[in-house]
Amino acid sequence: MYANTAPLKINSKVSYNSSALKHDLLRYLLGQFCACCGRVGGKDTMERMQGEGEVDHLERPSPLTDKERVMIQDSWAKVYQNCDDAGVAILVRLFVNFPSSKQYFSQFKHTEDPEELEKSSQLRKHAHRVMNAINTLVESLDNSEKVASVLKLVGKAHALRHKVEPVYFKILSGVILEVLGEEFPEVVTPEVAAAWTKLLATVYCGITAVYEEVGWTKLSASTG
Ligand code: HEM
Repeated sequence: MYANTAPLKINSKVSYNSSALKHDLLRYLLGQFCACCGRVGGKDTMERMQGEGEVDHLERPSPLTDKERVMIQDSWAKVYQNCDDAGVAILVRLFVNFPSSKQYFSQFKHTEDPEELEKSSQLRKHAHRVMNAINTLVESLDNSEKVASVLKLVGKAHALRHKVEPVYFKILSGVILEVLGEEFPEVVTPEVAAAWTKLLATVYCGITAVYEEVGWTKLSASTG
């Protein structure tokens, strides 16, 4: 566990400005051919996926190299020192830029003002949980069983209890890359961002696998 010290003021409204990061993000969000099932992921609109309750596929990236693991752990140490501010900045960006993602949160689903969002205790609590889960993943990069068990817990809770469309996990990954690249430019270099892209894509693949395991398509189609 990394110490949570040295608070940093993070601006959740800064615009996106690194072309290398932008390239990674776009490649990630636009989707890639899925090696496991042969479908093309990411090209469907969010509306279509919501309507049909489908799980959007991405190619599972190659395993992280030792160098990539070290880059992720070193950069995360800096981010996690600013855990709460970074987490809130990421979630405010998600909810401002993708307002439909607020629908799952009873206490701020109708809030538009970023400053109000930033103060929401429900948002801040979720930010803390997201950052803690990422911290566990980063600490467990060499323990695939631990990674799988975290993804299973998160995937099951969001599919079955919170009924969150899986596409929001992909969108959140892009937002994480975006905000970290802006707020920690000296740490999140293009090479480091590329390692994070792989990790976040692996997390998304794990989450969508859990959604399918618990029958997300069937569930959504029958209730939609
Ligand atoms: C890396 C991504 C994420 C992680 C690690 C994460 C983690 C968590 C955890 C640990 C909880 C509390 C435990 C539970 O209820 O089972 C939670 C609750 C929740 N999550 Fe997430 N989450 C993530 C992404 C999302 C996304 C993308 C959404 C929707 C857009 C979302 C919506 C919710 C909601 C609605 C709750 C319940 C909130 C409440 O009761 O106040 N989560 N999340």
